[in-house]
Amino acid sequence: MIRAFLRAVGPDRARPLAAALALTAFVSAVQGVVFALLVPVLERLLGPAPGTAAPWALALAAATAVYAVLRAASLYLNFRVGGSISRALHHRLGDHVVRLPLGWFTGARLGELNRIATEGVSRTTSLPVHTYPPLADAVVTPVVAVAALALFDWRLSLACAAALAVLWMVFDLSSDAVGRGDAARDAVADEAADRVVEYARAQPVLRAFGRDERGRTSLDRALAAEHRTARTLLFRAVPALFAYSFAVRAALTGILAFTLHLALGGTLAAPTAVALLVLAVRFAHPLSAAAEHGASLRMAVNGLARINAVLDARPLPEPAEPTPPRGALVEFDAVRFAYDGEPVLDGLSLRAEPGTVTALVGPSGAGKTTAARLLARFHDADAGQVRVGGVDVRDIGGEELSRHVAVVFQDVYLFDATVADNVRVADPGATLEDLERVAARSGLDRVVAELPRGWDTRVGDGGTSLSGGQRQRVSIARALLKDAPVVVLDEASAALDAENEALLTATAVGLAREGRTVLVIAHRPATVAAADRIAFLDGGRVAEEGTPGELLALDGRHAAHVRARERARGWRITAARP
Ligand SMILES: Nc1ncnc2c1ncn2[C@@H]1O[C@H](COP(=O)(O)OP(=O)(O)OP(=O)(O)O)[C@@H](O)[C@H]1O
Repeated sequence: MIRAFLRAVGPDRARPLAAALALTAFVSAVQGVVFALLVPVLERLLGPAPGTAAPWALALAAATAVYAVLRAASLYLNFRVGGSISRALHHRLGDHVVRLPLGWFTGARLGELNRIATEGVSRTTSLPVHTYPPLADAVVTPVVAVAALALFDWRLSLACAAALAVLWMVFDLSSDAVGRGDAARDAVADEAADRVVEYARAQPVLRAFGRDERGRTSLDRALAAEHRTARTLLFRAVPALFAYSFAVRAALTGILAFTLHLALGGTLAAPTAVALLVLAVRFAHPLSAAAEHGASLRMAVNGLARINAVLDARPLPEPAEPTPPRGALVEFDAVRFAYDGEPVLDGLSLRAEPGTVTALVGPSGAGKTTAARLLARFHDADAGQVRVGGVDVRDIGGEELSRHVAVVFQDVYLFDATVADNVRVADPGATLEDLERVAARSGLDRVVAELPRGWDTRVGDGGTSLSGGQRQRVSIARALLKDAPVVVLDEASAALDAENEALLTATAVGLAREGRTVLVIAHRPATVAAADRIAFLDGGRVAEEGTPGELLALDGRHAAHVRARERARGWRITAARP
């Protein structure tokens, strides 16, 4: 546990944390000495010569004073370390995730990250303050006291050591049962949280299709699973905690009986027996409380494992000496790529020249978006090369690649800030003139003119106060402001109005005429027709390639795909009529 803890907080915080934990254990050991000193003091006080207790009583008073000072220092240190660990864990997680490949950020991972950053971190930071000290008291103090007891009576010391060993085993088993149940509950709680968010997000779809009851099936299933695992955890935890508590009482009864047996047999003086009984009873509480803290410890250990799993996720390797791209030529050379063993790109080869628009078309799931993600290095290809300006994207270096390639994805994310701030993400130093220049080209100027506070209008969480088309214009304006030589536009597959559709096509062509390499993941006939070249992807490779005219004349798969789309559009129009 301690190793996982030190690893999670990182090298900078590991030393103060280790010092705080070591001091806490030392304080518990001093407490063991204090308890052990009770034996000679009581033994002498209750014996025939109470005056001989004075030196032991002095030693006890001194040890108690040392203990009190150290305990206060340790508490202070633990609180300080606990607070700084919370900040350190958030920083470490934040610093680490920004280096992870964008392909790492799936919906499920984001939900898990949210729970780790809140519940996982808070459980972990309470460890040095609330969990570790009572556990050290329950483990270190009895061990030291039992070792010191050997100085007074080795038989009792041995009996207590055996009782502690049995208790340790029961403790381990019981907290292990709680820990396993908690890990299972964590997994289903993640699933349930994801389903709740999905259910809330899907409301427009569910209401439009009148499926509000059936739409809850997956949510109900996830909540039922969470309820079941919570119940299992309860059924496991209660007997486990009860078994441990029973074991503590049984062990103490055994020690009391053994002490009485020795005293009645005449091999242990009565005052010593009384002193030992006081000592044994003194341990009942911390030992019983250990079970509860052991369970919290296991839960915190689960939280630590999840934190360390995120920190162990490897960023894509950066080149030791980055090579800047020489131009804006984009090449895919026999690229293979699989998501979790599921092949998506299977020998994709493609060339997109500067000054041209290349439309990536093909059936859904053909791998068009995946190809764009490899170009922006969300993931690395499993085989083959993706090159920009003749240089493998793996050799360009993250920052340089990001300067060279601008991507406008369908799922545009806007920050809860002003329109101006959202466009300035591409260039924080951009002036208002710069913003107006890119706004004029992306059609954002018309959006800004209609907004109540113009550029200073806040867009809401995730840009919710803007329409899909307006959000896409902000995103295109960002890409223009970035002034990258390679631009990838992922055309929205959802319906766009005619104005937005025409705007996207015009932007793509305009960018290409300025000498940029433009790749469009195209869904609309107008965009495809405006492209200089078309690459028709199917089964993870280019099945047909050529100019729009060439491919239509070929009357092959692309032409069939276009006809099928036209038919589908025709059906939609017919179906929409009353
Ligand atoms: N993050 C992911 N994890 C696992 N599989 C994925 C992931 N993203 C996409 N896929 C799968 O990879 C395949 C190709 O997806 P991709 O989005 O590249 O296709 P596409 O041609 O862009 O499709 P569309 O036109 O529908 O957007 C699909 O089968 C998809 O389910």
